[in-house]
Amino acid sequence: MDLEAIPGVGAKTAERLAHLDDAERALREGDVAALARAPGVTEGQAARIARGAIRERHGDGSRFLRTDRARELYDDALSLLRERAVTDYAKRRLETFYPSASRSRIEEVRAFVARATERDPDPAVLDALAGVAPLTDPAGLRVRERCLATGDAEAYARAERQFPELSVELVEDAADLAELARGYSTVIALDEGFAGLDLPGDVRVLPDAGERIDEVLPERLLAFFAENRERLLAAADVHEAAGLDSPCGLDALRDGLSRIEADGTVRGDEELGRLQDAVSDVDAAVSTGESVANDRLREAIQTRDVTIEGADLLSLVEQGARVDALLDRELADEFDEAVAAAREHVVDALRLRDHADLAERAFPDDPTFPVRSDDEAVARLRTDLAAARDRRAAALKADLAADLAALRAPVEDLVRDALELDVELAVARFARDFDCTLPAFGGRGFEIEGGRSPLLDVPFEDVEAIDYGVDGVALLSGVNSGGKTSTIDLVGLTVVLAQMGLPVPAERVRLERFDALHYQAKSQGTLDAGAFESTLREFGGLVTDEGNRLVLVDELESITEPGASAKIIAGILESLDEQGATAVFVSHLAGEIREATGFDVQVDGIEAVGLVDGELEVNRSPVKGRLARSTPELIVEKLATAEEDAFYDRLLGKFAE
Ligand SMILES: Nc1ncnc2c1ncn2[C@@H]1O[C@H](COP(=O)(O)OP(=O)(O)OP(=O)(O)O)[C@@H](O)[C@H]1O
Repeated sequence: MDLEAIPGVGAKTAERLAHLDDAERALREGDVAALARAPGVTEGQAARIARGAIRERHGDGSRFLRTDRARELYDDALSLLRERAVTDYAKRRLETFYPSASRSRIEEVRAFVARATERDPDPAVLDALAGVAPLTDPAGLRVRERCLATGDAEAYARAERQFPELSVELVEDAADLAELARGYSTVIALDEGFAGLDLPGDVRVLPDAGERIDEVLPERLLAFFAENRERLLAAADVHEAAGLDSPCGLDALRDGLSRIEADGTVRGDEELGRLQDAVSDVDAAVSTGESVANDRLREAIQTRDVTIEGADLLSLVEQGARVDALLDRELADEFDEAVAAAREHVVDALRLRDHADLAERAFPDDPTFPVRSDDEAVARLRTDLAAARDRRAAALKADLAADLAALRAPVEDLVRDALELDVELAVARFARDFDCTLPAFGGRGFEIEGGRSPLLDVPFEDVEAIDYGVDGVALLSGVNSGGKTSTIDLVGLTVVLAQMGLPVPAERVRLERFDALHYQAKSQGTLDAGAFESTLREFGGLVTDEGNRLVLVDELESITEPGASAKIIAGILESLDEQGATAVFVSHLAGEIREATGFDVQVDGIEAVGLVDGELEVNRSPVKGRLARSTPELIVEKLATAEEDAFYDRLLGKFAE
């Protein structure tokens, strides 16, 4: 796959993605987490890359959102979805949904939505999802008690690449290997030529070490499971709570995870614990052993009268013998007992079994007083115990790694499925929360029945449903605050969601598959000459664009003086009408614009049905073909009816002219 063919992927990003095991799958499935595992690729970039890959797959190169306000509506739609996702992954993954003009892309998402909306957003599942996150590869693992050894430069380079966690040593002969075995608990020789040698220590010959990674370096697998333990347990809970088919046995996974400590060592082995304690207690046990022996001897000496004949004493002194020799001669039994007691103490205190011999050697047979341990023998005991501890730990790790190895690939799916479920549940919750339906594509323009915008400043349950449809070009008139802007917002949001392939907040919607959405928001006041000119240029570009567009424009008249605006808007409407575009222009000057337009432009109106306590009561659904009366007209009418005053009648008459 040519990664650089994906929009937004340059040579550098392509190179980064090439580090992934399966970049193609990740791109195909929009797996943002897998893409973000590429070195130097952030989650935000990963979402953009995934979106680019989708576009490429559907040959969808066009931009659908053509204005800032159109993009804002998309952002709003995304926020509504993202708020309903639990995991950061799902929030990112939702960004791969975008409004598209491509039929196949829209169909693809609609198929996803059909699955998603069947999901039940059970609170137990949402709770469990809180602990799920993409799996990570532990960094900085270093194993110091084991090394690889080879005499071959190529094998050396390969081993360095395959096992960055281990030291790789170059050796020439068996003597070199033996030397290494003194410093490492285990030496793994990579050359067949070393087979059959009888070397001290733990030296193994494994020419195919590169294919037996879990055996040679179980720490890598264990560190992976230790580091991801909480996420895996949470993903297992999600599968159970949601009743999803699991790609691996959840009990076996939980059991395996319960056997690893957070640091990747194996939990709960009595023998390993014994050896660990023994290594750390050697010095203390030996020194207590010395005290035990010396206390005994001291006592024996104190309670003993030593008789020695003068000739013997003389001969001892002449030989230069120390008092120890005297002890040897006189207290041989006591001395033996004292040393035996010291040895017994060490063997007991360290709970030694196979190392009892070595422990005995820690106290020399030759009598001395005070009794002193043999430093060399103690060092040997310490080294041997440490090697036994490391061998035991390595064997346990290898056993557990062998059990967990079968789960390594399935847990990737386990977590991915849980995270994808979160994406589906976010869509399902969005659809439920806003009473959504899947829209139907076809015909011209759009037709919304019972549409309720989730973007209003009132609680969703208080939003009044709107029916509105336009086929061609229309002016939308209406009283102040009647809901004109809200109506075109609803139209824009509905079209954006529909073309993302998502359900829309309405009872029923039919729409044409548009190529682009232009939404011109209300300007904040009269524009200066320069800004006015550039706005006109934008419309100039808009009316010469190709394709079937939906154009939504809010009170364009506010950009300049009313008389001129009406003429300009009329001209724009004519051009759009000639092109067969669908357009809704919200305006307070609908009457004037209609006058100035060279075709019979449709005018719809959001009408006030009356004034209640000084407040307008509004029918939020635009009435087709009706120019809505303005708020001032309604107030004048009210005054004219209430007060018998010719002045108000005159004003009202002006509206009728
Ligand atoms: N369908 C609806 N259901 C409930 N409330 C609505 C609805 N539509 C609009 N409103 C309320 O009316 C307010 C005004 O709506 P909006 O700004 O769309 O009116 P407008 O006709 O564009 O006003 P203006 O003429 O001042 O531009 C909204 O802020 C909202 O509180």
